Amino acid sequence: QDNTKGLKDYYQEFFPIGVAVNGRSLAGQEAHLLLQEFNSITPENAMKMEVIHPRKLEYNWALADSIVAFAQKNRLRVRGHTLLWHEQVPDWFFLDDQGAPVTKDTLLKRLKDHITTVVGRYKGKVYAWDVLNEVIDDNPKQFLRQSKWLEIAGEEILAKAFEYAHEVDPDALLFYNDYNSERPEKRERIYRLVKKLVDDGVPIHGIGLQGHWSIFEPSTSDLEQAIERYASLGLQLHFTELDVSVYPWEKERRRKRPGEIDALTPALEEKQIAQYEMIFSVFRKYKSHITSVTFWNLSDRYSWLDHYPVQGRKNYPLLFDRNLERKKAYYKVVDFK
Ligand SMILES: Oc1ccccc1CN[C@@H]1C=C[C@@H](O)[C@H](O)[C@H]1O
Repeated sequence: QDNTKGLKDYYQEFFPIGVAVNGRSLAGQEAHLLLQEFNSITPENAMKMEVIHPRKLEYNWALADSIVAFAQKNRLRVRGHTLLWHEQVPDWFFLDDQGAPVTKDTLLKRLKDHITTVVGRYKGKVYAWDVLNEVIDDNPKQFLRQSKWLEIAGEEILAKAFEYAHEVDPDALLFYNDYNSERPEKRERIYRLVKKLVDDGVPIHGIGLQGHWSIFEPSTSDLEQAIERYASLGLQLHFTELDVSVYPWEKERRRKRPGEIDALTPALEEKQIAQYEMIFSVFRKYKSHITSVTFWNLSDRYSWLDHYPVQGRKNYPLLFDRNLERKKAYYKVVDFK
């Protein structure tokens, strides 16, 4: 057992420090670093609908089971991700045996079966679930994202997802999860949705703020105002998918342009160090509202941002480099009075 203090030890008086995991994370060098630094994990993909329930009558438990078993063995918290999302959901959910769109009742029954089966299997092992992921539209003039879920079943499916999960595991903490949640225009729309769920008595316990940030955003004031606004709903806050991209946010996906520079220059790293220092200073300030902080991926060796939004452009968003060594930003995150 490595006796080096890790992020989880520096932050034990504040909140658990988590990381998104995939098959690679559970053995060898990556597992060693994970166990040294973190005390919470989120399956990056293993519990998404297209992975765990690829066909109507087929569940695929192997990877999710191995991740949960790893957590049990190492006494790590597990955040379940995610029960209703417009991405990484298989088409079969929305089609009847003749290939026509299903009715509202059929879709609600299928969602209930899915949630009951998945949440039921990990009852007592997964303490928190991202029940809804990203249902607020990207267009500031719209409210809810138009998806097949909403098209077929209407808004009530949102509350139902929470009710189905709560019915099968009343002890699980249930979250609404989204990104760009610090941008004032999106903050107010997330607030409006969550406030309605709370006012309607829906079993929701927290808000998941993904934290897919960059060296350009959020500002300190946007981050603090968002935390205060969401906390005013009386819910706990999880930062669920933290990374700090060294490039500005791009909405449209694209391929890397020939000759496009994707190096971590000293100038970019200095900006990233300052941003991580600000972020964790604010997190510590609001520790009474924040009950988990999870990074999305372990190290710069692999980040989902190497493929999104720009396919093939290397990113360097995390606290550990490609050799799994602590970056300068790490020391600014752990070195506080
Ligand atoms: O950054 C974004 C830009 C557009 C849409 C979604 C996102 C964030 N979407 C997240 C990122 C990676 C996935 O693995 C997570 O499940 C998802 O919650």
